[in-house]
Amino acid sequence: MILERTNSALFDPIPLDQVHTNGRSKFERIDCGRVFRIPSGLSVVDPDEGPEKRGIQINYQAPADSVIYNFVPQLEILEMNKSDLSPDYRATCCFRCFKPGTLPARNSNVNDIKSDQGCHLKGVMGKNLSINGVDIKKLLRCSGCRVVNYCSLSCQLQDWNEFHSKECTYLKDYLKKYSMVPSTTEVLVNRILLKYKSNSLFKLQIDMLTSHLEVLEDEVYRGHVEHLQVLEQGQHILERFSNVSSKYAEDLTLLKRLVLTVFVNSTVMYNEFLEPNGLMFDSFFALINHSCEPNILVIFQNGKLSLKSILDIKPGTELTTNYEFTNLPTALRKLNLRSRFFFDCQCPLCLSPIDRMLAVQCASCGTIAGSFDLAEKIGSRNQLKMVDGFQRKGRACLKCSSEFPETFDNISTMFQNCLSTFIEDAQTYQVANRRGYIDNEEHLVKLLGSNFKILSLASAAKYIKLIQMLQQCAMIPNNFYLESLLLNLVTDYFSESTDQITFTRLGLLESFNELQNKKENEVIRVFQKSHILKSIALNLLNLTEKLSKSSNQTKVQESYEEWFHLESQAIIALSSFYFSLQGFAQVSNQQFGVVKQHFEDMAVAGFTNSVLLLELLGSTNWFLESWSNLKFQLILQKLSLLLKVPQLSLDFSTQYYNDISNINLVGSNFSKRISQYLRQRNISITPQIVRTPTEISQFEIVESDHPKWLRQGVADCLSIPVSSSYTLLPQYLRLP
Ligand SMILES: C[S@@+](CC[C@H](N)C(=O)[O-])C[C@H]1O[C@@H](n2cnc3c(N)ncnc32)[C@H](O)[C@@H]1O
Repeated sequence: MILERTNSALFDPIPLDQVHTNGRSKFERIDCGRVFRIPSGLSVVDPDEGPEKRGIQINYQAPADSVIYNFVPQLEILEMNKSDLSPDYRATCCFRCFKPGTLPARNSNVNDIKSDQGCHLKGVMGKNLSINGVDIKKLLRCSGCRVVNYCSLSCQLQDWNEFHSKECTYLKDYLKKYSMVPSTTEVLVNRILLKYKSNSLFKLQIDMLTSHLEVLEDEVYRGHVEHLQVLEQGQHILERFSNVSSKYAEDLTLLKRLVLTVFVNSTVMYNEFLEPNGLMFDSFFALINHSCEPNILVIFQNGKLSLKSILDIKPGTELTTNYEFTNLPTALRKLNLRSRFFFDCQCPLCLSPIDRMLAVQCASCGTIAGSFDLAEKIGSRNQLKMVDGFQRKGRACLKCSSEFPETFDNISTMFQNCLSTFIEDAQTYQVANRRGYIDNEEHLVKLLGSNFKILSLASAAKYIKLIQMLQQCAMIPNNFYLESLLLNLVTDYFSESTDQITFTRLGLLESFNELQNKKENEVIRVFQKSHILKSIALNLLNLTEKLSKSSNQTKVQESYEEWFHLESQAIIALSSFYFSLQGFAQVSNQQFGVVKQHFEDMAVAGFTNSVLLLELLGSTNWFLESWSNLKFQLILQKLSLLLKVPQLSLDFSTQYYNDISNINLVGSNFSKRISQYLRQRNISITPQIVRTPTEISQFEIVESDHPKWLRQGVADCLSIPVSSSYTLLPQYLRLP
């Protein structure tokens, strides 16, 4: 990127070859192990080779799932500002001992919060939060800055002695000057500055960490700034420091380095609901390099950080963690790493010829055949514009050379058409039914055959084609990127639709609108929704198939109505479950009531608790395949809320990570745990859950609430005896 005009006063242009750091040549021999207090069993790799090479290695054999190191980071800053991604942690958590929320933080159900003994409970403020006349304990607010809150006097005193006495005026002045509080990054920089000045070992550590300041200054010097965003953000922060107080003027050179050090070396913390809740910095941790296929997982729990092995790690192996979302296509991952961390990732995943996030299955030979060509898509959305050099890949299978039949655009168009047809058909049927047109077989056949749009529904070809196409883009369990693109397109379509009545009936419109209006964490929320779409499509296919078959059968009317009812309810159940899942963490009590009502309505409509549970379990299985077990904890909490049973909890484990990074190893463990849980509480589920050794872990049902003719149909479809089990939604709807 060419720098046309930059206010670079804060970043003096210095050519790289003239740079020296604090009078010491850049990588002077210092005993890194001692300076960074490397724990025993670990050591620094290539300490003298510069930031690209230096890292941490393990010197013993670490089996998978073992804790390598537990520690309290040097600095942790509670998220300062409320945002779409982050609830108001500053107002609701102790600034000193903040722990990741033990309940969904976003507008959590007050009753649940009240029953919780954790810090988060004490952290919840506000007049509205009194239950049955009893006020929830309010936080102690610092009377100086009036910005930060503490759960107890002891926390307040500890924080005062260590930092806050020297930070209080800064926060107060900042608030006065800008009518807002500083960002979490700024508070972290300020605390690093304070510690830097008072602790000589910390100072040495900071001086030795990577900031990429020299690279940035060199870019400015040459007038060709690749890292413009970093430069601008850095300048912005420095300007604010100098505007808030003149006392920072003498520290500006140092601050400049500290700001960049924080950009490169700080880490966003997440609570167990994957909501970012702050920033942490630790010099030892900052030495760990990145890989998109890392061997350790970082877990934040109760203010502590735990490094756990994901795989068996051999002695002498470098430890790697991932800095980025691994669910992005390679090009985007690399771009993000390059722009924020100044390096080209060369991990096996980035070097692989097939981008797993855009991978497709070859319809002929069944292998992962290559990556989708999304070159035309990238660039059409703002956030993707930067990926100019995205390789246009051929549309042929690498193994058998057969061509992929469809472009991504075709799939999305087909998807929209199918959905719109379905909506129209469903509405036509409703109207016909209401007007009593379908009072006998003859009428129904007429309806199916000619007068109405159901004709198109009866022809399954379109849906079958759609499913084939969806299957192609769903070869890799978490084909996140493709699916979210698909979802965006479909969401756009829905928002334009005028067919409100049927949408409302299907409980979809609000949810899609909600999705559009709220710019939620796209990675998490959109991801979930893409699965709903697939499940809807699969349901539609089966409905269509059955309709086309049943139109030739006797007793059509009965089957049709029964089937339609069942399937539309299934669609509602499945979709509303997903929607309510993601909604739970953010909805108000009132909205929660609506969701609950929805479930109750479903039960009344014939979806007994057992079926509902089964739906939940089936859905949970999907979640396990698709997202982390951190989310799964949330699901269990919701399940227990729905069932009014005590809260469930699961231990953290590296299995979470396996799910996140698509390794997909663990579904069955959790199915066992759920069934155990249900058994313990004497909750019976009519369709028995059994597990069979299938490639992808699936739940199967032995007894089904489905009508006999449908069971027969499914058995035919899957070429299995009618008495045998068949797989639960949505897998059973797949064509053989
Ligand atoms: C948090 S630091 C990691 C420790 C760093 N290697 C050091 O010695 O200070 C992040 C920086 O390390 C380098 N880095 C991390 N992972 C890397 C990788 N996989 N390949 C090349 N450089 C990497 C980049 O310069 C990045 O900005």
